[in-house]
Amino acid sequence: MSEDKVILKAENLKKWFTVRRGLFGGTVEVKALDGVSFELRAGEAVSLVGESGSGKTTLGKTILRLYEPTDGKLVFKGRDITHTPEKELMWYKRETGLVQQDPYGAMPSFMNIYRILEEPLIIHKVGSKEERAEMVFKALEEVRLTPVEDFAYKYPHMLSGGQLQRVAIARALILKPSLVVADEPVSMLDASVRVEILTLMRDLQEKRNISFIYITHDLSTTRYFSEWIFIMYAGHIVERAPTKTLLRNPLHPYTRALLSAIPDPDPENRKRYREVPPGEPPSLVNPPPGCRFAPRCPFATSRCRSEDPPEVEVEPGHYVKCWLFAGEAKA
Ligand SMILES: Nc1ncnc2c1ncn2[C@@H]1O[C@H](COP(=O)(O)OP(=O)(O)OP(=O)(O)O)[C@@H](O)[C@H]1O
Repeated sequence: MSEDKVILKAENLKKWFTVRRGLFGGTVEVKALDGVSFELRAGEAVSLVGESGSGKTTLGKTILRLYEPTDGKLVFKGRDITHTPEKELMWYKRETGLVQQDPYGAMPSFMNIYRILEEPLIIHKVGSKEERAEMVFKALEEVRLTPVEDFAYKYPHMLSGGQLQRVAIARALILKPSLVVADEPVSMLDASVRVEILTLMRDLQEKRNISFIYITHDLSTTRYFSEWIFIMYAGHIVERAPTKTLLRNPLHPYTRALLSAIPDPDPENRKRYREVPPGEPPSLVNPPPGCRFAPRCPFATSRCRSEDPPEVEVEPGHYVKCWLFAGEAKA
């Protein structure tokens, strides 16, 4: 894939939160995102997978510049936006969109759907009143909330979770962004509508050539909805690869453990992915030296416990951050 398709580049990106310990205690740093590097290409979807607390939401919000990075570099379409002040980021807000997990929490309950969809257009001074009305109705049609007049004047509480998530998708796309983050967009919805919503997002993403970051706990849906998978563990991306490559050839012991949770019809695979390591993710205030997965890893050596592994490219586009694949640890 050519370099000119790259729209977003993260280099050693970090986001640490300063939190107070107790009433009279000092402060500590929660290293929620602790040095991740990757590229995102135009029109491609990435699934960001990892267990709770691994830093997925923090990465999504840092990418959207809802958080300012603590360190590292973030470049969008060739412009360094790492520390650009909020008031100079209006153009970036227009280029990006967010779909959150809880559609009810994400919508102002006092606005009707028409107003909710018109608001981003007003904020960004897009179109006349009539043109905006056309855009709002078209957006409702695109997310298949039809007849549009039936939905436009309802309030959020009058819609089902699935219908409201369609509104959230319409709102995220109404400014025609080139990058959208969807943070667990279906995990709070009824199982019966999840695939419908994911398929709708995928269709719109492909049709509009949007780059998409799909945050999920669920590896089993990723093969249908993304070109790439990034696996996060304790603030790091421990493995990233094209979706098919990663599912065919998972290398990091943590990825293999996650895949063991997917029911696999192939009995060979069922045997292969048995070794789910017990234990908890490490503290992000005092992460262990060396590889953060070492305390849970069945293959950990003394080096893994003392030195942070480099990220190596083991086959084209397939990166893994593990001493098992960095050469010397094999000995
Ligand atoms: N605003 C904040 N202030 C302090 N700590 C935070 C803040 N936001 C997140 N964290 C901490 O950063 C770590 C990563 O959180 P994050 O929400 O990014 O993980 P996640 O992988 O998205 O988890 P989940 O799947 O549960 O949403 C957690 O330890 C969390 O408690």
